Amino acid sequence: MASVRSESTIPVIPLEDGSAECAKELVDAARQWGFLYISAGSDISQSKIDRMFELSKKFFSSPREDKEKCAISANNRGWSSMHSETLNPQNQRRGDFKEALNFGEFSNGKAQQPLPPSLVPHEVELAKFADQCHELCLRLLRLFALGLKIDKEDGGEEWFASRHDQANGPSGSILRLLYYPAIPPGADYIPEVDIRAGAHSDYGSVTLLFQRPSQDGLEILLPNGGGWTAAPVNPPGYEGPPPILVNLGDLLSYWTAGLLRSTIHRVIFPPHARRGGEDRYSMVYFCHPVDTTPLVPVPSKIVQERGNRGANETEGTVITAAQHLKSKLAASYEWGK
Ligand SMILES: O=C(O)CCC(=O)C(=O)O
Ligand SMILES: [Fe+2]
Repeated sequence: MASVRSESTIPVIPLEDGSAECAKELVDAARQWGFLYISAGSDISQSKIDRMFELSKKFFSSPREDKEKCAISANNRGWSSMHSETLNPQNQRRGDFKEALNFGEFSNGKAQQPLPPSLVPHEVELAKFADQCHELCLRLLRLFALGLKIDKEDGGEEWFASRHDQANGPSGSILRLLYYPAIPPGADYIPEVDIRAGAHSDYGSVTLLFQRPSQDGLEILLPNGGGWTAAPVNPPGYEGPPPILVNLGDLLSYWTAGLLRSTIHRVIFPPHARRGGEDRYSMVYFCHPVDTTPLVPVPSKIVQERGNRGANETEGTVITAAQHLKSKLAASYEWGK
């Protein structure tokens, strides 16, 4: 099926057939934009997504003392309060105007961290959703391997996916619920300066983003000085429930010697909304390889032909996925410093 596409908007790609053509479109989108929408072919139903947003609302409207019971710690799991994360510390007067709840990997339907009281009854549902997100990422990773023409003898379509197999050990994968409240009048807020999520790139391999109708605000930084452009919840001409937005993180970009783009993005207070914005909810799944995965060069001619595959080798050592993530986290949380 042909994708909806124009030169000036983030591509919208259906995954249904999983063909080589689809794989090529994904790789092209990842090279040019680092972002793409999946219009069809995800096994995650809309009712499941809606249900997760219900649970998210339930959590964020629960009492602060309950949230504090699962405050974020050095393992990157738990609740982070308003302004506690600063994604772009050099350029922000105040921390991000958001709250977030990070779930690390679940194991056999069980969370590996304290859950807030509001979500304890929903542990299995949350675990299932995280699993479905991971499955979708594995599908994308198989298509990337196909699109990068990794030979069968080298692992073929499984080259990335096998390194993200959760049966092989823990990883930094995170399911994150996000809440960007409207800012009440009188709050310490400067519309021209303050931001919901500061400019950053993601840290992992593949990120899935779930958004709500009409809760816009995400922007991506175009390459070559192209400036900021909106990544709308619904791409132009796209009717119906919002498609899942996919972007690539620093690790996959590093792994592919910069061939696949890890695009800087941010979340702003929508300029047309009233002062302080409306509430925005979003959900993100950050997919990471198994911690012990060595980030060796990808056996793809397309990657190697770039001529700078040494991006993985400049230090003379091969780092693991866990080491890569640790260096990224240290930069954005106080506790990581
Ligand atoms: O809420 C969003 O739309 C984006 C969040 C994001 O980029 C992140 O948490 O890394
Ligand atoms: Fe992000």
